[in-house]
Amino acid sequence: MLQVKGLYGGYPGFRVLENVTFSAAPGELFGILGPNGSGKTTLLKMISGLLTPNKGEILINGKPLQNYSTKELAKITAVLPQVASEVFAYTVRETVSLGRYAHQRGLFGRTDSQDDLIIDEAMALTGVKIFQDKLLNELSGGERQRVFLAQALAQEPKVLLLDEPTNHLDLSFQKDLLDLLKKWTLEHELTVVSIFHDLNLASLYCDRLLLLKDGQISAIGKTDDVLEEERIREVYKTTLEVQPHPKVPKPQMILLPEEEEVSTIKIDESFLEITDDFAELISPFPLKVMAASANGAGIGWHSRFIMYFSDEFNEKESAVAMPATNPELVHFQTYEQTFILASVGRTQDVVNLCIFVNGNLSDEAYLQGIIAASEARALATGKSGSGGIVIASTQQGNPVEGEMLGNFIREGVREIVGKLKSNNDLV
Ligand SMILES: Nc1ncnc2c1ncn2[C@@H]1O[C@H](COP(=O)(O)OP(=O)(O)OP(=O)(O)O)[C@@H](O)[C@H]1O
Repeated sequence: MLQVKGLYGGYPGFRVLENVTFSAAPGELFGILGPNGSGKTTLLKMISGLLTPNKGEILINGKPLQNYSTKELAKITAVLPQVASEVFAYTVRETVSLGRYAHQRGLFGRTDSQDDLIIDEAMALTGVKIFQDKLLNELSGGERQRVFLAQALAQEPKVLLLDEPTNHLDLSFQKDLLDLLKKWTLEHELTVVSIFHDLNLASLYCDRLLLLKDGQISAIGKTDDVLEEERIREVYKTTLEVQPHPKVPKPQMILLPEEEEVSTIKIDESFLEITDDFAELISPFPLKVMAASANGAGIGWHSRFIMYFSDEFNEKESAVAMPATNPELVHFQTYEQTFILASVGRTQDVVNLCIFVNGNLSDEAYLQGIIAASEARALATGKSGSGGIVIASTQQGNPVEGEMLGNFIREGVREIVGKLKSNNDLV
């Protein structure tokens, strides 16, 4: 168990940390976040004993840090610095073996067979065993980072301190290293305190987070509570959105680039072409789409929307597409903020709807739009009805409220299905 209580301190004449308190338990991966210069490395240096606080306490297993001898401390804590600056002419195996140093007895400590087993396990887990005889200065930055992690793990510490462990690593090694760390942390009841710059990785892998701002705690707790949109915007002074991860219940930060100039183009019939084979709308820019029962169903960005009359038509795969009957049974209408394209499907009780919105929709508005379209279609056709429903929005300009969108859609769908019905008595 690591406890940090009321920590103050920094460098001569320059105070960095102010009243930092937290604890991290065995088996826990605890993340430290904060903008550049917020004091993350300073905090890690104090926990590893490199820097003495002006005030406050650091305890490992209930014992104050200063009461440990250097060798005792080297046995129970391991540090993986941000960039290993000195790269001596050691082999990979020799470097990892240094992790066992604090465990060796006698004047000329040598590794025994137990040490060798641990060294082999640490090298195998971090994927560095294949180049164990290579010299460290012959490795890439990412490979070296994994060697130093192997060294830290071989040390079998109780507390592992990491400064940006995924620095230099490519995407797959970032994931492999953190998966491995998570597993090792639980299996070996290790306490891991790690600095992260990548908030999304921290969200995926950490049990709890500490967010520093100007040397003080801005937030501490579960990932969901710390990675709150307004707080992250304020602390990092940037524009972003917090969205749920698509597969696991963890928040993810989506950076928003500076907005390009809002387009004044409105999606309407001028982008629509109707031939004997298809009715196709090509938008001059990608639209955000939520679609059901169509090629390209789900959520995504698309520019081409097709209702095709013949299965021979083979361009449909690269677009949001739905099968329809013939050009006579296609209708469209421009409304204030929407453009609705509708067709009778292959069986004549089916009506397809493509609803284009010139505005900015929230997720909720998309759902309300789909519900409104489905209800209005069922009412207008008198059947519970099926067929595709597509809502495609420019995501530019003013937000369109879900309820208002629902009303537009209900009115439009009623009118258009009415027209289709008058042309086709089977609907
Ligand atoms: N050796 C030093 N002497 C004096 N001031 C220092 C020293 N090291 C860091 N600082 C200052 O202390 C503050 C905190 O630095 P620290 O390295 O802890 O930040 P950090 O959150 O780790 O930043 P980064 O994300 O950029 O790594 C900064 O203002 C920095 O300029």
